[in-house]
Amino acid sequence: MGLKVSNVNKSYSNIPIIRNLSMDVQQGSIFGFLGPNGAGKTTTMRMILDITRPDNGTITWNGRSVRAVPRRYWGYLPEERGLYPKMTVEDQLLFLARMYGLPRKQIQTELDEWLERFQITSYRKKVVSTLSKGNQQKIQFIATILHNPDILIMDEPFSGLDPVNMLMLKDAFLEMHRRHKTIIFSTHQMHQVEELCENIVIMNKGQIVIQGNVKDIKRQSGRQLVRLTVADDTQTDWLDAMPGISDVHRRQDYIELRIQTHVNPDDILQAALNKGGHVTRFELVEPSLNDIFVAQVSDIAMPDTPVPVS
Ligand SMILES: Nc1ncnc2c1ncn2[C@@H]1O[C@H](COP(=O)(O)OP(=O)(O)OP(=O)(O)O)[C@@H](O)[C@H]1O
Repeated sequence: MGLKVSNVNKSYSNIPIIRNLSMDVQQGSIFGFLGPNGAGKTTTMRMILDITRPDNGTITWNGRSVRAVPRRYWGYLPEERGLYPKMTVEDQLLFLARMYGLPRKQIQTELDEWLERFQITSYRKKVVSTLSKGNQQKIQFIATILHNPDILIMDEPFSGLDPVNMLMLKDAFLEMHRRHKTIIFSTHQMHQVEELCENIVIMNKGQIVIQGNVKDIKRQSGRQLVRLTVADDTQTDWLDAMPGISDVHRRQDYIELRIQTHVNPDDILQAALNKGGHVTRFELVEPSLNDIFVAQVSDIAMPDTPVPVS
């Protein structure tokens, strides 16, 4: 159950923008949608929301075409923010939520809670254009969720937020997750994805280059690093010649090296001990999502086979 995108293509003026895109998003999950500028994230989101129609392929929510899913099920935070600058915060939010036919009293209670949570209660009678960019973004987030939608689609919700507001928004994501909402969001902030998402898609030039579970993707990336610290008098020249090892860097406190997937890290530790060295640290470090993203989208060859699209 959840969102299913199957074999979707989209062209503008005969230029393919989205090519044979298929992905599944489990209901109730937080799903990260990544890709460089122009990869096709916004276009895909707009097709999921049925704002733009695919040329072919299908998109369903719990088995039903998204075209048939009532608007109140969706909450959309668009990349180009869509608030009315001359309206007050309260009037704006009540107006937007009431378009879904919700009773004013119910909205008001929920609204009070969110304004409090985001520490912007004192701005409720203020005109939106007088608020800072970060506070406007928080208002936009509230506008996205106030009608209690099941699926939240958010285009770069973290952009332009300071670290404190980012934390607030992250907490809000987790609150929506506790309420069993499905959250799909695009971002260029990899650390947010690592902290929030179980599953991701990375797109490049309209195609998916990686998709799956974040932990599996990291494990299978073939970019495992080893950090090794040995006593000062220990020989380490042999590391540079060892097969399956690359990028040996001697840092201040440790030596960092990259091992290919077929190399057993135990063999490196054993080799270090065999050289009569005194090993004080031996650590396997997974690549960050940022490393994987950069390697994939900048067409840098990975040391081993890239993660296949599953
Ligand atoms: N209505 C349109 N007409 C023509 N081309 C379009 C249209 N909408 C999007 N595109 C093109 O489709 C490509 C993908 O754009 P899209 O906005 O989906 O990328 P994105 O991944 O969201 O990028 P960003 O991270 O910069 O927001 C771009 O080359 C863009 O110029």
